[in-house]
Amino acid sequence: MDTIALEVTNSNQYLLYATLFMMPILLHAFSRCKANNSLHLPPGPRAWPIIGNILDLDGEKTHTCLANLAEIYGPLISLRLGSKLIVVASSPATAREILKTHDQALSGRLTLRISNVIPGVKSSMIVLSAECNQRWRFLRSTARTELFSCRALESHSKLRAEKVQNMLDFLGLKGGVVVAIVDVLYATIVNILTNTMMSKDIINLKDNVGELRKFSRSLVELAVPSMADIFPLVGALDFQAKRKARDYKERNEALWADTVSERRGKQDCGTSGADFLDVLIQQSFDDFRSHGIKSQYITCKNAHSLGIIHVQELFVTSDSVSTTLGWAMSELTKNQNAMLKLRDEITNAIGGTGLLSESQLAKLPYLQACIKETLRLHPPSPFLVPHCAVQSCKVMDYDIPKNSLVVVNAYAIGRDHKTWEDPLSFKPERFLGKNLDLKGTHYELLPFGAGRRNCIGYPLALKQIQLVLASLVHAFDWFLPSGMDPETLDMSDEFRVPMRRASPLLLILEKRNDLRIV
Ligand code: HEM
Repeated sequence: MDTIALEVTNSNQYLLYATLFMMPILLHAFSRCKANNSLHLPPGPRAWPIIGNILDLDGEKTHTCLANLAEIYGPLISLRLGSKLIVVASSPATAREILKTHDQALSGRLTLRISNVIPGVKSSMIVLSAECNQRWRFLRSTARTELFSCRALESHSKLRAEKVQNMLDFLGLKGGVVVAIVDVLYATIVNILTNTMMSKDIINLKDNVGELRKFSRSLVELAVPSMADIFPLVGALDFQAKRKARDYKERNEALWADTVSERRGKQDCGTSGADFLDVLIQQSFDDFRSHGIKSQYITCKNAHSLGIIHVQELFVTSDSVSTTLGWAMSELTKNQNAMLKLRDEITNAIGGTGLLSESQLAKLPYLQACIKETLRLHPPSPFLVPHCAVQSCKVMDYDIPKNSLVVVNAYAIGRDHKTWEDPLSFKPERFLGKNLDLKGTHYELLPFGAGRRNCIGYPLALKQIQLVLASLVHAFDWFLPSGMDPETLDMSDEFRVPMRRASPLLLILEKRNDLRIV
């Protein structure tokens, strides 16, 4: 009897504690619900209390789930996860409203838990900057001037040629064996970027790239909004994420700290060169001093943390470039007619010289069309990078309250049958003779985003993709292992950033031509 009484008392106590614990969350959710009831929100599936629409989304296939919901509710929908309102645009017209008409109001980023674990990350990463503030402008303009302006791209063209030549020489020795081609592409793109930024290779083409890529992906995992960012309770209990963030921070410093301190030393003796890292260190130090944020800087254990975080932010993008190249090679292998047509175009441009230069490539329409078609079907960031409403606004007569998370589903837009004929087929011809570019002025094709938060690395990414793809297609014949029929190549994707093949692309090559990149 006593035991039963005790159990009842205990369970009542638990209930009381649980209710007290949940009360603020329930009240918060209730007050949000009431406030939102008076708003004219975009349509969407009915949300459950507390969990919202979590059951409408399949984590593994969120991109296709949202495309299906757009078919039912229209091109602008709203969903709720916890107390967060999420607005999703899935047509060129709604994307234009978000990225152009309301560009300023919707230009924020969600403040993520990563900012609490890694000090300084918010103020030193362009992509995570919660607002388009002075610091964000400074970082963007430094990177643009030093890395992505026409002058900067031109001054690094020899370096890109050298790295692509190294790749061709390396692959030339691999005739007849099975190659995990995306790994070789990843190492090549990483070395192009680290040479551009800090004049050094950080990986050998022979090395296993798995660890480096895993580490780089761990930053992306921490930097994309997750359930823990949206449900504060999940975030508070997510000890694994906290450990991951700390591991990441330590490994990040270990990767770049020596390079940065060595460079600081050289700068102090006046013997350094003038690459991006030099400029970044110099300008960052001046900038931190002039903005009086030195104290925050010093609280980072490693004196060079902020510079390192910024370097790392740009470095992780190599994954998107090599993944895009992997998709292009998959599509061309599967669609042999396109492969042959592209090869003919490149061969005609080169003539009998055996020399290939970047300047020849921008003028090749079929090459440009193959790249656009690859990015239409396989945008590495299927939802761009989610935006956040820094102020309330109205989109197509619907209310978008301040702090809503705003997502443009570039994946769904690229595959929409209302915009594209036969949308799931790889047909580069659809772009020939059309004035459709990738700069973010055509809202049916948005792999690099648009507006003030668009991708700053776009000009470099495009140059790398053009040069590497043209070289691979011209220099080698490509086959699937075990005599597999190319048409049967599985093109399933995995919903991750970057959105990648579900199974690795394994190819066998045979050398066709000696090619020199100049
Ligand atoms: C195929 C390659 C790439 C793709 C598809 C891509 C795509 C994107 C997208 C979709 C965004 C977000 C746009 C938005 O929020 O509306 C973005 C942002 C960004 N990208 Fe890229 N990117 C690529 C390569 C690069 C490269 C090579 C760099 C630099 C080395 C780079 C640096 C950045 C930065 C710093 C941002 C943040 C911009 C901001 O928040 O203001 N990206 N990129």
